[in-house]
Amino acid sequence: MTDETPTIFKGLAGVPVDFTAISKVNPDTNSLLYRGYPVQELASMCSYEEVAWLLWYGELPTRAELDGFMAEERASRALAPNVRRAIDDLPLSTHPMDVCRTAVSIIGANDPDAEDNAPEQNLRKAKHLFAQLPAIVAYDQRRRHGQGLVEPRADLDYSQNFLWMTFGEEADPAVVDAFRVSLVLYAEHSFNASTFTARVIASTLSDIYSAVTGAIGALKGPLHGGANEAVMHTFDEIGSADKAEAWLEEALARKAKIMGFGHRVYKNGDSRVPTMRTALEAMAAHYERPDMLELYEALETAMVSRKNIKPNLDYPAGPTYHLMGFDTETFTPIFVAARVVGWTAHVMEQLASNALIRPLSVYNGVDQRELPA
Ligand SMILES: CC(=O)SCCNC(=O)CCNC(=O)[C@H](O)C(C)(C)COP(=O)(O)OP(=O)(O)OC[C@H]1O[C@@H](n2cnc3c(N)ncnc32)[C@H](O)[C@@H]1OP(=O)(O)O
Ligand SMILES: O=C([O-])CC(=O)C(=O)O
Repeated sequence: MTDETPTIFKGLAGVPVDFTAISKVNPDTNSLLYRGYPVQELASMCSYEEVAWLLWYGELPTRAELDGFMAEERASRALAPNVRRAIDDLPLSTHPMDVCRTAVSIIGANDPDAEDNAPEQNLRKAKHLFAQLPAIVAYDQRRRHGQGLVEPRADLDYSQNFLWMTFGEEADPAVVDAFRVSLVLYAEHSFNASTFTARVIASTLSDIYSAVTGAIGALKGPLHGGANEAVMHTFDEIGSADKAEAWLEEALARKAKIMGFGHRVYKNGDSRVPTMRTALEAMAAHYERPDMLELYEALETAMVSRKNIKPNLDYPAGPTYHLMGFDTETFTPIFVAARVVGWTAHVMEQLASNALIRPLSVYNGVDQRELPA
């Protein structure tokens, strides 16, 4: 290494790469704003449909705009026959994130205007993906249980219908509310790895379906969205609260990363965790599962006292989805259904002021040399 070697910011940690007006993640105040509104207030007062509109358009919808959007969303929920066939053709062992990725690809292939990046076209596509993802996620969980597709119901809102299509029965209002809160909290988080992936793809002037497909791939990993699924595997492995401390000691001794803890930006706790934890508490009470909350608290207490590393949103979200009856493998696809709003908003923001994203690398391989004769 010479003095001229540029500083490398591994993982782009701490490097601002562009402006965004969509959300503000503030680790100093442990806060998160969507278009200026605190996420906790949106989670307590708004439907997921309203939050989606806010993230795309920058303002909350008027009553007439919301009514129009809800009617459009309800009319676009059913899967096209070739999307359904493609899901049916996938092995039952296919990871549900791969099912989502494949289904989004086919939805893109069905769109004759897939390559048209005009803002009104991309808004239309964003709304279509928003309406379609619950059917994909719900149907995939059902087919893994040997159950048939449940048709969407236009008299139910987005969150009610998602649960209806998954379980084939109307969910209790308390469950619908906890689910809606999780979607609002998961909808957007600035330049996280999957959103950045979507922006990189958009920056080449590729299409929005390709950007979302790539983002799904990035979200799948356990260091990002895949952590909500991994948290549940951890809970299954530990079994009960009294075993949490010993389990953690052993896991840390083998230098394992404890899933659902830590964050690249928040170092003093994730702004969304208190709200999601309240939703988990409500579900633990609703399903009479205090043991789940006890295990949650025991592992958190042990991790904070041992490493001073706090939980991220995936930590309370995983057990909440488990209590609702979702398969563990379905947790990250639910994150897809929520985050598709943030991804598509970022694709549109990227295109509105585009520059090809292409950083530099510093070569550290062998010097130029002659080919062997
Ligand atoms: C919605 C989301 O995507 S939120 C993130 C979901 N991901 C997870 O929950 C996976 C578990 N967490 C992690 O792997 C990390 O905390 C990340 C990837 C989220 C953030 O990582 P980074 O900002 O790169 O922090 P980094 O990995 O450098 O950690 C700093 C130190 O804390 C430790 N650390 C951070 N998170 C954890 C964890 N979950 N378990 C154990 N140790 C941890 C690291 O080992 C490292 O220690 P060292 O300095 O002794 O080597
Ligand atoms: O911001 C991040 O790096 C990860 C995260 O919490 C999210 O995407 O919600």
